[in-house]
Amino acid sequence: MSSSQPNQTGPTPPPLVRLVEIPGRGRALIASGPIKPGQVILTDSPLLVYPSSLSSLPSFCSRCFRLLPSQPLPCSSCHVALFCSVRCLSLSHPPLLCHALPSLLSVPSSSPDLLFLLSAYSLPSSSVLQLLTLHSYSILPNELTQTLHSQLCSLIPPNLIPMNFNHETTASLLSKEKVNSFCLMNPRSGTNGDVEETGVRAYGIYLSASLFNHDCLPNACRFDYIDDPNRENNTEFTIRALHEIAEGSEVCISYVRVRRGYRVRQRMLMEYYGFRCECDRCKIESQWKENQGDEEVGGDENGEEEMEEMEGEEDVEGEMEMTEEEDGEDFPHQYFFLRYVCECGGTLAPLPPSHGGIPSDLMECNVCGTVKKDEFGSTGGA
Ligand SMILES: C[S@@+](CC[C@H](N)C(=O)[O-])C[C@H]1O[C@@H](n2cnc3c(N)ncnc32)[C@H](O)[C@@H]1O
Repeated sequence: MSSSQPNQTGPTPPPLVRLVEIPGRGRALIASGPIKPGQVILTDSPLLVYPSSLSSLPSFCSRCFRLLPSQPLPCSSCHVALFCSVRCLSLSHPPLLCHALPSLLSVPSSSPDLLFLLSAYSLPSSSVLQLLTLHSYSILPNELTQTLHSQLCSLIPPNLIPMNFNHETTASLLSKEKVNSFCLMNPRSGTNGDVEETGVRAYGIYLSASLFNHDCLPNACRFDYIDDPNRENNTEFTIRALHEIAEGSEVCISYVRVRRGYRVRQRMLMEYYGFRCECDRCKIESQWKENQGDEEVGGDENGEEEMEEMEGEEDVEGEMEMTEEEDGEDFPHQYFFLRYVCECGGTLAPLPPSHGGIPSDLMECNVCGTVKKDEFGSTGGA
């Protein structure tokens, strides 16, 4: 791997990995020593969590984004946001968002980007600067960012105008959000085991987690436990190793659901993250008959897919269907699917190793939460 030391401004890498610069991939995290299957590589708290849409407000606490109880507490200022507890009510929600919500509700078609911008501009200016250190690729400002900025100007009263509030910062914030937001999904399973409607309840910006690059056969994946009543920091998430990772190897997550077919993955990665994936799996799948030629493959465009959102989706359009050609030699990653992909489409990673460092033989799904025995044993890589 050719690499150089990156500029050390911006988020700090967690201790099991170190930050390098890889030509064509930007900043990247590589293992600073061997990492065990299931080992927690990163625990990260969000810089910012914001609602995915106005329609998510009646279902989730505007502070911690847990599902609301039957008698939620309304915000005494905007009367729109709801909170799950006295604690969340007292911590409240972003002041600029609070001020704007009643006006936004009167125009239900308002862009969800305004929810992000109002939340981001409510952060202390040092946090806004941190957000601006994240990677982006879009060519902005443009007409759309100008329209959004004008809408913000009409929503923010003169006495609440934040520092650095201008069109360029608005455009920059939007470009960072596009590449770096993680989805916090609605619950996947009902209490009776039925699969309930899924979707994004909120988005989060996590500074350190944003340093992980993508691979279509990842060696790590993200777990969140947002509705866990026993976690005080329920929006914190962890990134765990799927299998052993050798010192010096890059640690990657998948930005899209791993079951997606080649063309859909390439389209989504280009559209949302601005790069063409040239991982080992893509090199093999680009040679498959159905992936040759120029015609577009239909899929699952809903215009909302962002980092790992796909892992919570229900639809299977654009997913791989194995043909005879792809079975066996032409499909060397079949093992990955058998061992690390859950029936629900989520990714399976071992539970963390014991304190003595012994890898667990239980695998947990990062979408449906199922924990099951690892039928392939507890050691070794994919
Ligand atoms: C969330 S950031 C990851 C960290 C980023 N490399 C940085 O320098 O901060 C996502 C961006 O990283 C780059 N990236 C991630 N995975 C990549 C890959 N497999 N190949 C090329 N570029 C990649 C793309 O520019 C993408 O928009």
